[in-house]
Amino acid sequence: MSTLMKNTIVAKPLTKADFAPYGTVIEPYDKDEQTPENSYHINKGYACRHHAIAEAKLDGGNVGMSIFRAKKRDFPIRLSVMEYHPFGTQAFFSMNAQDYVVVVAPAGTPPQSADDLTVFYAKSHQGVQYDANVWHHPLLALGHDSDFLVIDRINSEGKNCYELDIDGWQVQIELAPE
Ligand SMILES: NC(=O)N[C@@H](O)C(=O)O
Ligand code: NI
Repeated sequence: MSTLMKNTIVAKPLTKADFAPYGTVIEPYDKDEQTPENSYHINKGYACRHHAIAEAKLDGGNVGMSIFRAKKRDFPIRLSVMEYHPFGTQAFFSMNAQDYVVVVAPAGTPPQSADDLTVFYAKSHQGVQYDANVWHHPLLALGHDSDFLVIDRINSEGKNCYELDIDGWQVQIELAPE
């Protein structure tokens, strides 16, 4: 029986609709989302291209691909910082079939308390892309130390990462019971 601290947020399943205010969930189009323009066979039928699920958006600079060799987070996961990137989107994909946790708050006014945060449980097959300026916690990898492909703005002028220390909020994450 987990005793929920006063500042405990339970992670909810990551869905495209619930994540839409913060960015894009990158997973294949659902059957009812598919159109001839966005899902079509290529490579002599050996692949189906789910086209342009998300678009990396930048204000100057280039799109870069990096790998985060992430250390797993131990429970209870304690949130420490929220940040945003004004000059571009940032996308994450698990490279080792590892689930992870996404913590977000709307772009703009800095979050003031745990009540302003939304926590999602991301399955390993789901990528996420944060829109520019969306507040998010740095990567929270679960299970094992693992690699994540990160697509974001590089070779760029200007400070592209603003942080807000929330360690003092003593917020911890619980995963919804199975
Ligand atoms: N700082 C950095 O490269 N990573 C963060 O932006 C993050 O969202 O993990
Ligand atoms: Ni970031």
